[in-house]
Amino acid sequence: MTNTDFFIPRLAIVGVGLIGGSLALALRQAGAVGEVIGIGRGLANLEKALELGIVDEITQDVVAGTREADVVFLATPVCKLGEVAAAIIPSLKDGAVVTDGGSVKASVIAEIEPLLRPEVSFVPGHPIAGTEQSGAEAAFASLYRNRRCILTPTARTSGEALELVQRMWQTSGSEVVVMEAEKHDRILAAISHLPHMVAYSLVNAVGSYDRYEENILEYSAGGFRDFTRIASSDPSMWRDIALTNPEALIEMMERFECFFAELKEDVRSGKGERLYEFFQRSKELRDNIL
Ligand SMILES: NC(=O)C1=CN([C@@H]2O[C@H](COP(=O)(O)OP(=O)(O)OC[C@H]3O[C@@H](n4cnc5c(N)ncnc54)[C@H](O)[C@@H]3O)[C@@H](O)[C@H]2O)C=CC1
Ligand SMILES: O=C(O)C(=O)Cc1ccc(O)cc1
Repeated sequence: MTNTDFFIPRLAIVGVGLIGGSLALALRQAGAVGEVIGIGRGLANLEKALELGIVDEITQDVVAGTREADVVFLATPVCKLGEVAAAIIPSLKDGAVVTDGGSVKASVIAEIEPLLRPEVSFVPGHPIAGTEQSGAEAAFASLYRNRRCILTPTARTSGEALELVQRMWQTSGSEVVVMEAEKHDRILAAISHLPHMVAYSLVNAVGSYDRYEENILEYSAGGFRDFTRIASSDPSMWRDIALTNPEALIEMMERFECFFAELKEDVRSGKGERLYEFFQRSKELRDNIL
């Protein structure tokens, strides 16, 4: 049943994990998609996607699976996006639209744009929604509801393709924001990539503390668990993000180091008033995003 006038007859999802699988489910639920082809490397994950009704067909052959698609959604780890695009672009049908969900944009554009041919459009994108889980089993239809999706078109992105991808994400429940790739990479370095680096560092710092002969992580209460949930995210995904957005990430890591160093100094010298002001300012900022 179609409850929207937006419709993609044939959608190919390359990488049927949390992000690719959730898009397929959201579009299916909206009645906005005909056939969904799931393409991946791991057969077990593809079979799971088929069993869960995320996709209609599966194949490990990325060229065959995308050849007839109207829209191709690339949802592999960031460092694989260029390789997949290089394999599929020569055989895509004329008028096909390629888009992606990678967490970093400038490096992905630099890799994919030179591979394009005039009949194939590319719309770089990034849904700002996710969890620490991965794989087809982690996918769910409401992941993108009331979330934002950032699109970072370039001078070469066709207006028609941009509009189609915009409508695709709106149909999945997201508010679409359009911005330049460099701005995207800096904002995401601050709001997403830095917090993951801090969470990974915190777990390592505490988990390797060996003054007592026991695993002190077992004493963790709500605060530690809430704060470090994202340290359970897929290590290879975060390796790729760190490798492809180093400049913006380092800038934010240095900014964080400055704040942390100042905080340490105030703790060392017992500056209660400064500590209070720091915590109060932080509380106000945090309370405002709830
Ligand atoms: N996990 C999250 O919360 C978010 C992730 N992203 C981005 O979305 C993309 C996908 O992430 P997830 O869905 O979380 O990962 P995932 O691990 O759940 O899914 C990725 C899928 O791609 C497949 N794959 C890997 N290499 C491949 C290749 N060369 N050809 C075909 N398939 C391949 C894997 O087998 C896996 O099934 C990444 O680029 C990530 O940066 C974006 C927003 C949120
Ligand atoms: O698990 C969480 O809360 C996340 O922060 C998920 C996430 C991971 C990567 C992205 O590029 C966007 C969102």
